[in-house]
Amino acid sequence: MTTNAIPTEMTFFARFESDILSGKKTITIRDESESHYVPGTTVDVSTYEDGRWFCRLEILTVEPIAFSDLNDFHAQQENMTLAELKGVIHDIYPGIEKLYVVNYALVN
Ligand SMILES: CC(=O)Nc1ccn([C@@H]2O[C@H](CO)[C@@H](O)[C@H]2O)c(=O)n1
Repeated sequence: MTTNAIPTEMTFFARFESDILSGKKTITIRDESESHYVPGTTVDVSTYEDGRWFCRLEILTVEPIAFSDLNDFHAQQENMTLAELKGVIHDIYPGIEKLYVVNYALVN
């Protein structure tokens, strides 16, 4: 039997840092490999490009979502239009239908 550790770190593309820190972006959408965050735990957040730490986030919920079920409410929580959000996700996770919405809150 193997056990999987609870993740304690998360990365974001640096271009999203300001929206996260200002509270405009309150979810992220990830694939199965990044779906193992645990509600109630806190993660250290750094930029994907250079690993620079910029905040801590508390994981609030992790819920499955199909790409085809993404809607304007998800886009609003990403501070994007739905077309922009679908484009971003298509670029990061091409062809992946089974995704997860991770809702988080900034930890001060
Ligand atoms: C390795 C790594 O950092 N991966 C990711 C994956 C996703 N995202 C962002 O989450 C939202 C939905 O996918 C969009 O805002 C994405 O751009 C991100 O910033 N970084």
